[in-house]
Amino acid sequence: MRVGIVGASGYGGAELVRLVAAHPALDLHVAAGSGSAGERLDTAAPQLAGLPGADRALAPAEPDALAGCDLVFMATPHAVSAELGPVLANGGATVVDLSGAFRLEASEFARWYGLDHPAPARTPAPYGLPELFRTDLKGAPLVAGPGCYPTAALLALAPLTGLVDPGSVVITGMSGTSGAGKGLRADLHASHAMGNVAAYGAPGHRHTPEIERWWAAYARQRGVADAAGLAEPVPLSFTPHLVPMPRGQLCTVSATLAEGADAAAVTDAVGAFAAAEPFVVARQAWPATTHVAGGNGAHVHAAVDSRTGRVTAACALDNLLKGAAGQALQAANVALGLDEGAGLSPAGVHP
Ligand SMILES: NC(=O)C1=CN([C@@H]2O[C@H](COP(=O)(O)OP(=O)(O)OC[C@H]3O[C@@H](n4cnc5c(N)ncnc54)[C@H](OP(=O)(O)O)[C@@H]3O)[C@@H](O)[C@H]2O)C=CC1
Ligand SMILES: CC(=O)N[C@@H](CCC(=O)OP(=O)(O)O)C(=O)O
Repeated sequence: MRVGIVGASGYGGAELVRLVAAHPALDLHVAAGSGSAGERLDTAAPQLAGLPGADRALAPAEPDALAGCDLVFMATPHAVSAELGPVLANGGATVVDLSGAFRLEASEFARWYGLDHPAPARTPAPYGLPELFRTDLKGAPLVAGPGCYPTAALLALAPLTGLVDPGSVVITGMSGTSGAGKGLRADLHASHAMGNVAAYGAPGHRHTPEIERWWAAYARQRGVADAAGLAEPVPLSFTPHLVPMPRGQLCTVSATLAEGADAAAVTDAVGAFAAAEPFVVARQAWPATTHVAGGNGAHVHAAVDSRTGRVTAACALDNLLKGAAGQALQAANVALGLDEGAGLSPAGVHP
């Protein structure tokens, strides 16, 4: 199957090049970029040097250059994905987008991203979190890759559906600096970011409505939305933090136990959820980013504080793999009817 990767010169796209090279059914057909178009792929992304085809020149990110691709990953800014994704899907390719372009209804997208959507009929696209929406992804022409924080938050929250009061949910997110992409920004400057931890973007980070929307959609799909208090998306608090490491992501969720729920129910739900999933591991200890870096795994754990009646749940993942490129490949495998785990491993690289 011929694959195009738009944004192959960026962090997420280069990870996709690496993953596709090890996939049994996929071949890299086109690697495209913008400012780096015309440059060698292994010059723009030297970590790829030595892979077959890494010496090719990056193509421009245009439909003509991507003609003939059966599957296209878009690891591009949301404004680019919103324009180009539908054109490629209309041309017959399966498109898996890593940006926020297709995760929300067009009206919500305009509100949170400040942009009128050029293809509102394509929104929201099937949400590429196989653990929650596997059935919706089968045969999907265009998949909305989840944000990295929503992936970790939703994998921690999903088993708690019906066991916690949704209005009490407080999420603390922590991301390594690669979560912001390869562009230079003042708060990513080494003199500021190293030896520093700081919150940013709260309240009102654009991953907030994404977590709210898809948690409620998951509860509806399981037929428990009314009982879980999720008939509609419920506003929750989300605060991201930038931490001084290149990759890795952790979300910690705190919420009040619902009436009738207890610690055993929480442990059982988290264990059962993870046991059914090839890339989710229920740990008996608090997850750590260092154990998931380099793999497509998500480590989860939850505990109840009987003193406060609150649950704390956490999920750690690699923002560039389970939070972006790995998850996109997992979703593509499902969309195309391939083995969901093809080309992916839950194991991380440590230390
Ligand atoms: N980093 C992360 O942890 C996560 C990122 N995402 C999302 O994935 C997408 C890619 O992120 P990431 O890899 O980090 O970003 P990077 O900034 O590292 O890379 C962006 C890529 O997009 C290309 N690009 C930029 N502008 C254009 C344009 N106008 N037309 C075509 N291509 C363009 C760049 O090409 P060039 O360099 O040649 O100019 C580059 O290859 C973003 O939407 C991001 O929000 C989602 C989940 C997690
Ligand atoms: C550290 C950092 O800046 N992280 C990014 C999240 C990256 C991501 O998942 O982006 P999209 O939703 O745009 O795809 C942020 O907070 O905006």
